[in-house]
Amino acid sequence: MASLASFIKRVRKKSSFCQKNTNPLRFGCLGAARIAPDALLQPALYHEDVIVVAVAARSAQRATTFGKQWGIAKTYGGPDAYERLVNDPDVDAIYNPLPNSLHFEWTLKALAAGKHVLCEKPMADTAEEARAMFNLAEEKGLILLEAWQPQFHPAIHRVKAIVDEGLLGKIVSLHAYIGVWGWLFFIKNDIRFNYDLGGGALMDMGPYPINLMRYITSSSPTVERSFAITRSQDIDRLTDTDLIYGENIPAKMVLDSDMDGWGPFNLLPRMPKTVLRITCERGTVEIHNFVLPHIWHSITVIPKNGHSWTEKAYKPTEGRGEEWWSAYRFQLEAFVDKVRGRDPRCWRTPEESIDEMRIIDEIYTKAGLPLRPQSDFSL
Ligand SMILES: NC(=O)C1=CN([C@@H]2O[C@H](COP(=O)(O)OP(=O)(O)OC[C@H]3O[C@@H](n4cnc5c(N)ncnc54)[C@H](OP(=O)(O)O)[C@@H]3O)[C@@H](O)[C@H]2O)C=CC1
Ligand SMILES: O=C1OC[C@@H](O)[C@H](O)[C@H]1O
Repeated sequence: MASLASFIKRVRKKSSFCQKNTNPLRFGCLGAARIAPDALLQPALYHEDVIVVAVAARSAQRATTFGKQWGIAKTYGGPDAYERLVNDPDVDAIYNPLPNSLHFEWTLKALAAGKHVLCEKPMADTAEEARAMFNLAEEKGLILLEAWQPQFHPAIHRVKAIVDEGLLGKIVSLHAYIGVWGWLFFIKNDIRFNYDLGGGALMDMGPYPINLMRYITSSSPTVERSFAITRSQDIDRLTDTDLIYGENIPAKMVLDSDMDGWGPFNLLPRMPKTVLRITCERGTVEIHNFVLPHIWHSITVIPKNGHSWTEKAYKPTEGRGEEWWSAYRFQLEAFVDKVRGRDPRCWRTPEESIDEMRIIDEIYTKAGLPLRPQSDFSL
């Protein structure tokens, strides 16, 4: 019963409001994106030092509807809406949830206008773009963070702690799998299936296992082999990749954005799954749902000699945070800490985000697919 109540609290929208500070950090949201409520608008409601003051959308009507729905005072609509938002003097920070191919251009424009930026994953279309974005942030003395939210959630910290405790010995191999239903989760002309917008299964889902395995092993991988099944020209539906992390730790990563069914005529659906298995010398650790761990997750430890157990970790062992906070709320906490000159409990460095894009670029190349199109934008 208690765990059901906790689940409801974790997933309930607009779960909590709080008194705001006198001068909270003022966010502007670029686009009325589907992810914006989960990633920024709802977490902002219960962060005392954050207020979302403006939203921009290509359609004025959409901007107005979205603004009303979320109590956002200022709305910009029309072809120059994004431009007006990033240049709004009442905005301190920009949240960029545009299609991947627009992360580069609009993050650069926001930084050039003196705003801090929380930019959705993957950081850009290529490693070269990501590097240029962080160079500008550094030059301007502004905070730029790639919104790979699981890194901020206690469940992920717990998995690393279990591995680092050493009870199971050294890591021997890794196996990551993400499989989802394309027809249910994504609309037909979804940005994820559009090459010009930086689409592809690897672009969309790759950051999760690539970064998680990097975090768990504290190392950067080489890409050994990759194979892709495409769903349309240059758009991968599935990638199957072999990597080597750290000191010779083989890792297999399979990402399927449109799982086949099974049984007669493949009509029976498979259960969507996101799982990372870490095989160590003396046992294994498995985490289910490392993509959105706040909704639900399980961490199962199976020692070779001894009893196995399953854990959950929703509340941090130290620092601020409640067990009903989403990974996005923990991420917002870290972002604001950094902007305010405090040390966040954890952080994602520019090098990590650039390396993620280097790995994605290499996987596409090894799979015989082109890199996502480099933007021709320059400041
Ligand atoms: N961190 C996480 O957990 C998640 C991250 N994401 C990331 O967030 C980003 C957005 O994903 P999602 O919210 O699903 O995307 P949406 O399909 O909702 O699109 C995002 C916004 O892009 C704008 N846009 C601008 N140009 C175009 C164009 N040419 N075609 C289509 N849309 C355009 C639209 O803004 P407008 O309102 O102005 O029309 C739209 O609202 C992606 O980078 C994705 O990887 C997505 C889901 C989860
Ligand atoms: O970032 C994401 O996380 C959840 C996925 O279902 C979605 O496609 C992706 O954009």
